[in-house]
Amino acid sequence: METKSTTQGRKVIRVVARVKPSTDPVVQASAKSISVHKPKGDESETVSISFGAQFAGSKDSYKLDYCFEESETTGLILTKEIKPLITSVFEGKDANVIAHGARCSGKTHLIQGSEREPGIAVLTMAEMLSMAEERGDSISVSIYEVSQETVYDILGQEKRVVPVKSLSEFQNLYFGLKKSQKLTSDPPLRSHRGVMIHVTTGNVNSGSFGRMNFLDMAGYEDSRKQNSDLAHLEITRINKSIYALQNVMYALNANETHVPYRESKLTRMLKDCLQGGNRTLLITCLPREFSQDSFYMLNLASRICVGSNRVMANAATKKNNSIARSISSSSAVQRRQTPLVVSATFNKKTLLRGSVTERKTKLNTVASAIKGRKLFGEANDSVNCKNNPKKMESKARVAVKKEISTSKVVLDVQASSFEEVYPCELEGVCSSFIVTDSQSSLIEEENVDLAFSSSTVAMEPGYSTCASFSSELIDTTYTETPQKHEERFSGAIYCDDGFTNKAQIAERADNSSVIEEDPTLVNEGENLDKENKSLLANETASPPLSIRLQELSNTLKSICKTSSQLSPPEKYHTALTKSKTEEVSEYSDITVEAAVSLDLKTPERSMPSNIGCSPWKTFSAHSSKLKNSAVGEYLKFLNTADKEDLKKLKGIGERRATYIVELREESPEPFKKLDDLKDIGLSEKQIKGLLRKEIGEIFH
Ligand SMILES: Nc1ncnc2c1ncn2[C@@H]1O[C@H](COP(=O)(O)OP(=O)(O)OP(=O)(O)O)[C@@H](O)[C@H]1O
Repeated sequence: METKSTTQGRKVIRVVARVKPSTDPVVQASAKSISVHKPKGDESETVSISFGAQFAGSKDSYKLDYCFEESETTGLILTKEIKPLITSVFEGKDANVIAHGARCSGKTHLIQGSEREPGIAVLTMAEMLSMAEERGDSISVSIYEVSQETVYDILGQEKRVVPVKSLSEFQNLYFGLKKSQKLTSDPPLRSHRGVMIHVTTGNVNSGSFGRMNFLDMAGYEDSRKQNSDLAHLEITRINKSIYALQNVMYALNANETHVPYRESKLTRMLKDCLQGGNRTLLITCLPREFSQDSFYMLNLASRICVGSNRVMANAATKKNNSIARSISSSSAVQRRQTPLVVSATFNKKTLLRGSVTERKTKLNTVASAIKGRKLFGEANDSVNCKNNPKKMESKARVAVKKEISTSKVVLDVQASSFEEVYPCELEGVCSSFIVTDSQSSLIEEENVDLAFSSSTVAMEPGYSTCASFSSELIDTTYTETPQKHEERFSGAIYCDDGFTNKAQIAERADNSSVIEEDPTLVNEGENLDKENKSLLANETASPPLSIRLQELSNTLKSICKTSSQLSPPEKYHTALTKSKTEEVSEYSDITVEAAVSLDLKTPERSMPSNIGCSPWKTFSAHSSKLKNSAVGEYLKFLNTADKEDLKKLKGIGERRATYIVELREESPEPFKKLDDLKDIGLSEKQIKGLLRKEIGEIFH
């Protein structure tokens, strides 16, 4: 079966390199010059790129789908790589050609070129114009720029998509920008520049058909460089958006269930073009005189490329094993999705040791979107796996022991590449567990080993871990230290924040339009953190409650009163009802404790039909109904209250209230279940805490 990361046998993201020639003949012969190995010449399915010099964390060589060397012309790139994309655009699909690389690596030269030496966007336009003419279709163009998390429509608000009838018309628009686009009111910041060619069936007004998007990304530069001419903040923001797009491409190629489009304005804006099987050509521009910055870009490109190989390799495994599971089980994102339950019976390879009590310890493996996706981190996992499986095992064990003190489960995890079984032991007693967010933050702090342990723990019943482990082992030689990894990704690690894609057009001094602007975006992770912290720390604060919740409290109080006069009948004193009894006492302490701690699933709102046969059952049914109602009311409040009222809720500050209101503009009822609160940056634990406080407050 075809995987999501391929369309008609072709990869969704194809990753190639383009070598920029050196003007200095000495450099070409120097140790830092790169060399390309094409096992089957131009027909090679993959090529290896290596360089004489060693860089921090470098391997001997990096695999890409292809590499265009200096001798290969831009025309060849058009024929070999872009023409198939043009065909798909005329079939109604979108396609992307993205050039990334270090600063001055030749991205603009490749995409835009010069009037004398046109780049691939211009050559493609010529091709598309002639195809459109033959078919009676129309071509129009829009040009955008993303600078410091702000999207500008360069052609202006009036004419964002401009019809183009001839190549010279296009060139006038495209190259004319150089003179007009520099914005007098803004500092000359670096930006990502994109040209979107729209194909329209019939005349221009009949709607866009397919789009070809050329993106010339701002150059990557290590933010720790001392001698940079750019401000640190500017570099960090640029790098953050570069990582964000790379993360998206990685997730698409690795066929992950969650693609982090929300990590930056750029990725949010390009979501439509990138998703749904639309094809992308990622071109890594490499100057022949190699640098550390180029190495990072090549490394990431290679990981995106290898990511898709992993998926395909896994697809074969899946076929053999008839396990229809995605490789992304190992991804942090998937780990965070649902509380995954490991039961004692799910798999022969999974054993349960120790006594199992009626009480199920619930721990939750949620890893936040902020820190969940770590390209380097995965590489580090691999290093640990291959180099020292035993060490990996023990680290996994120690890590989990540290965090989970109340459960004892032994998982036998089979790593097919090792052909060994590595048990991961957790202390305590439980028949199932779900690891919560608090654990996941510890996991993140502990870096890769702990992240690995969580992925081990978070297996779903029936999962074969062979696939995820072996997949991680393909790339094994990455040696960047965890600390470095953190530094490097400090810009990339980012909150999946619930921002909307709503375009806000604002005028700019030079008549270009600001499509989206949020200068505070770079701080939003911090702001959310602040909100999170105040939510966790501000135990005593008591913002006003919604009236509806107050009404509910009265009903709940009256029921509690009644229940205190009842004692559960003798026949219920079984192991099972013992825990129920515990729950009753919990209810009478902080009545809502149980209501919100049992399960994060929004409970069914219907009343059990067979209530009334005993006071105990009646009480349980009423409690459950109240719990449902309280949760329902809370969600209703989130779906309807205005921003000021929303801010009165605990844990909802200015920023989250804004997100909520924005989400409601996208969908009238965005909060249908408690899990939906994750869209505003809340973790599972925070959601529980939030409800517990809000509803518990009514008893004060
Ligand atoms: N294939 C090539 N052949 C000859 N010269 C090239 C080639 N690629 C780039 N150059 C030259 O190298 C210089 C830098 O190229 P370019 O401006 O395209 O880099 P860039 O990666 O877009 O830079 P930035 O990171 O600043 O956006 C330019 O002077 C350009 O003419």
